[in-house]
Amino acid sequence: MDEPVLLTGAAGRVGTAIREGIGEAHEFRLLDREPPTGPVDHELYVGDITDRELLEDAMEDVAVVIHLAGDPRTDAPWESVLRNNIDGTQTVFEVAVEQDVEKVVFASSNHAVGHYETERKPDIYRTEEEFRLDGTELPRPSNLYGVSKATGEILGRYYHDEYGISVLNVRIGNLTKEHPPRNYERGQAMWLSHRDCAHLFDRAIEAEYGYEIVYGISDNDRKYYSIERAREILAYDPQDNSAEYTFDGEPKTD
Ligand SMILES: NC(=O)C1=CN([C@@H]2O[C@H](COP(=O)(O)OP(=O)(O)OC[C@H]3O[C@@H](n4cnc5c(N)ncnc54)[C@H](O)[C@@H]3O)[C@@H](O)[C@H]2O)C=CC1
Ligand SMILES: O=C1O[C@H](COP(=O)(O)O)[C@@H](O)[C@H](O)[C@H]1O
Repeated sequence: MDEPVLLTGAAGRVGTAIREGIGEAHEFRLLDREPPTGPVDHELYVGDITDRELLEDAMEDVAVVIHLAGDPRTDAPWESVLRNNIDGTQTVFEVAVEQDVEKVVFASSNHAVGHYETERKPDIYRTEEEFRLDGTELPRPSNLYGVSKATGEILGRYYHDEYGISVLNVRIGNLTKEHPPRNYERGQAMWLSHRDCAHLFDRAIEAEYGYEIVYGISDNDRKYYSIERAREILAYDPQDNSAEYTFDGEPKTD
């Protein structure tokens, strides 16, 4: 991608995985209300995603927005998700359309569909493909944070249908660096390694799509989410698998 790519929430965990993995591959512009720690090799916009003027400046001549900024806490209160995740995301889409951005990649979450797991425990994190969520199911949020992520997906649906902007919703699982979440079955089933995260968002920048929902997890043997749609439309080719680690997160030696 030769044109600039705007990364909102660039200072956070997902933003850091993307910057460290593919920072040199694209002309990134970074936006966050807290500047990243350490050296910044990209144009930086410090401020809030509800600030329309800031977004207008940051999105000028931008082809792709990767929208990560928001409150990621699963117990975040309504006031915070309403402001940061819903109002902020609506502002991002509104300005993206106004500035003729081609694609918005939205950081959605497993918590948009977390309540599918309430009735299926405890054997759902399995190796067989008998039943897996694949992105065609309706949202079943597990908390108000999940409600805000499902709402972000619906905002994208509207802006795509009304204005034709390409929208990819990535229902991210559980990002951790170097090893899967320790002693946490759910986290291991939905592990997203840093390497696979950077590759997935690289594919999201490059691929062509209309409106899509995919799951953002590594190629874990035991999983509840299908990654087939991500393979199909993005050519996502994950390299990591939580089965290669012990339950407490050490690499298996045999
Ligand atoms: N880390 C994970 O495993 C998962 C993350 N996600 C989503 O990915 C996105 C990024 O998550 P993380 O990097 O883990 O969170 P994080 O908290 O590490 O990073 C979020 C960044 O967004 C910024 N931010 C928050 N509200 C803002 C606002 N109103 N204006 C400007 N900047 C704002 C924060 O300063 C922070 O640097 C979030 O939308 C989260 O919901 C979804 C599923 C799993
Ligand atoms: O959306 C998110 O999901 C992950 C995984 O959820 P968990 O409830 O199994 O821990 C979470 O770690 C992350 O903070 C959140 O933004």
